[in-house]
Amino acid sequence: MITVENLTKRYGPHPAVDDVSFQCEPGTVTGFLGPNGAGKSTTMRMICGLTTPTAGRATVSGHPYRDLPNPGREVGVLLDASAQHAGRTGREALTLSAYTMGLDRREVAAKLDLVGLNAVAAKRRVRAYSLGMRQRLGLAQAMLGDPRVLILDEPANGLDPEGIFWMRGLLRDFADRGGTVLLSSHLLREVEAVADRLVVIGGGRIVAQGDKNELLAGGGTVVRARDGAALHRALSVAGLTAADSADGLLVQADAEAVGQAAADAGVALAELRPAGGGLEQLFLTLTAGESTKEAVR
Ligand SMILES: Nc1ncnc2c1ncn2[C@@H]1O[C@H](COP(=O)(O)OP(=O)(O)OP(=O)(O)O)[C@@H](O)[C@H]1O
Repeated sequence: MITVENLTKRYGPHPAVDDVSFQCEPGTVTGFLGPNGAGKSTTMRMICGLTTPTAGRATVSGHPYRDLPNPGREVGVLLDASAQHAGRTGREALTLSAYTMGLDRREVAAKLDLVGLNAVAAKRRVRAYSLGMRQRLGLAQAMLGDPRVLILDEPANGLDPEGIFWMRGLLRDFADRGGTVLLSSHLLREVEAVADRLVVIGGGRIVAQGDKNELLAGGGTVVRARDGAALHRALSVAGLTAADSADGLLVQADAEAVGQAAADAGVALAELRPAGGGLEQLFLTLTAGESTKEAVR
């Protein structure tokens, strides 16, 4: 569990993070989304005790990060995959961390295996690693102590499509086994594919948060049938408001309610989907202008 309460960070007059509150529950992946400079990294650094908040507080499993006796056993953190000692091999880096956390050395081999770094890669110095390999090593570091919580800042950066697919599976599996994941990204499709909940930040403030499917359904549902008149009647009988749109009918209800109304009337559907182009549209709408503001600051 991660709890963030009214976190604020000011650098000079302008707040980088402004009164941010959210919770990440066990068993879920929370996607932390926002344009560049929105305040994602600063929020994560405050959760991990690396940046002192101007106001507010954050806890991991009920404690401020700095009060955790052996933090790596409770929460795995990957904030910057490039910030690893370039002169050490991947295996050395993990072995040192294992000693620091008081872990059995066998964990090193297990985690190298888990993140797909083979024996040859493990013997190479980190300076020779691609960004994707550094992300994998960073994930191995984060998961080394078998923590219950993962905090990952843009972990998909540098991974190829296959790597992104792999990481999605790894995080899904971690959450399905009761883990808590907070994952930041500007890769909207990546977050849409793996997250259960979304926290969207723009200009340091939360602009939307909640269940991913509910947020996506917020813009209504587009529905289409070959027999448009029958569909109209079915929706009207169900008390749903429909309006013509370029690619079908736009209904102010979620897909389940629309599908049920059509099924009850025996109308075959040709299309049923959330309106507004998915998360990308939501993201762009909610954060409109924030990147521009950031650029001119
Ligand atoms: N140490 C610092 N000193 C001054 N300003 C800072 C500092 N760290 C962050 N900021 C500012 O705080 C704001 C939020 O930055 P932050 O790095 O948290 O955003 P972000 O959402 O993680 O963006 P990105 O994806 O580009 O890293 C930005 O305006 C940034 O310039």
